[in-house]
Amino acid sequence: MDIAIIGANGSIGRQIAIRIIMERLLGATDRLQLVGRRDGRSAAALYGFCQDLKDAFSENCPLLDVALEPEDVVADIVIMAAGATIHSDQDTKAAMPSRDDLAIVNRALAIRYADALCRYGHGHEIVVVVTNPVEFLVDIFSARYDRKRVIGIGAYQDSLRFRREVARSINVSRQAVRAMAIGEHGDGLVPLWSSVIVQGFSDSETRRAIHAVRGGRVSTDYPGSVGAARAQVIQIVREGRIREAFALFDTLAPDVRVVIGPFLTLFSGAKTDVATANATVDLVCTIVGGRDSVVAAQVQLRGEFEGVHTSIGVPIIVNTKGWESAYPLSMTDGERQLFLAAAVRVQEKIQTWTRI
Ligand SMILES: NC(=O)c1ccc[n+]([C@@H]2O[C@H](COP(=O)([O-])OP(=O)(O)OC[C@H]3O[C@@H](n4cnc5c(N)ncnc54)[C@H](O)[C@@H]3O)[C@@H](O)[C@H]2O)c1
Repeated sequence: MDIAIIGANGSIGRQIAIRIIMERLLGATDRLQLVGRRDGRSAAALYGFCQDLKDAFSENCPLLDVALEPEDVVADIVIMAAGATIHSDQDTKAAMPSRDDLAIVNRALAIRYADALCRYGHGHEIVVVVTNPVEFLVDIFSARYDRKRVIGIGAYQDSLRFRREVARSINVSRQAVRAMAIGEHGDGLVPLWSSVIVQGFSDSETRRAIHAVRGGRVSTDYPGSVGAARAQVIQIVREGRIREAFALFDTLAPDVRVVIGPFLTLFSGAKTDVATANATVDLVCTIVGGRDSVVAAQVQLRGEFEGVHTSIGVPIIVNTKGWESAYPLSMTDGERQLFLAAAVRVQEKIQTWTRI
């Protein structure tokens, strides 16, 4: 198996390369292709990165290769992690640019790689999309390539965060919690409390534990709770009190922390590259694992889940051929309402960005 990382010199691309090698996902005769751009800094730096990886992991290193044109990408798994990203403005403490603004910048780049993949690829590649806005990039690749082989990691990562935050609130390990977060990777996130299963807990114990951390809040309260928490956190960060902001963060409800956590990390001056790379490599391991697995991830739907026709995070069954079908997970009425509202908003955004 060969893997290509587009944007391999970026924060996330580098972390993904390191994790792939450390996980021994590739054998000595498999190839890890590091893809950069000829007119950028990566044109030179990727050769140095190869050398550094060989120095660090010589015994476990797959074959390393540098590609600087979209036409030269050759792999079984293509990880799209290139493009503009969000950072926090240290003066105004605003997220710059917004996830939505990224669409305009990252669109042209995604089209170039998607077109080259269609033209020069072998047709069996699986594309794992990391670049934001992940729904839009999934849509761009799916419009040009086999959509059943295009999977975005946003909902996968949100689900890992949701599991961790639920586990933290009820004092068990993340491995003991199964749960999904679907919808938009951003403000249209839909945490599926109805999907929470805690290993070793009976149904009634799980219900009691959820009630204890959720209080009387219902799904339709969720967007309001996130908005209020974000305003509070931003205010404290603007006053330069980052430690207090993290202390407040710890008191928020677990599902609210899923959305506020990455923003707070950015405001602190750090990035979310380690967790994102971890989620990406985890998803790749699941895809290549050879078994049908149910995960939450962004795909382009044509009515397969709740009759929705757009690219959005949903439960899907993945295997070595990509995503076979949507998984028919049952939701509460409130969760369904949130999901359908998010789908309408995402569809409108994608239509607008496509026309620009
Ligand atoms: N899906 C998620 O959960 C998630 C989480 C965090 C970040 N992201 C997204 O991942 C992307 C990368 O983030 P980052 O922090 O690594 O950014 P970064 O700025 O550190 O790296 C981006 C890389 O893309 C490269 N690049 C730009 N244009 C290119 C081209 N035409 N060909 C090849 N490479 C090119 C740049 O040279 C740079 O190395 C962003 O879009 C970001 O929003 C996604």
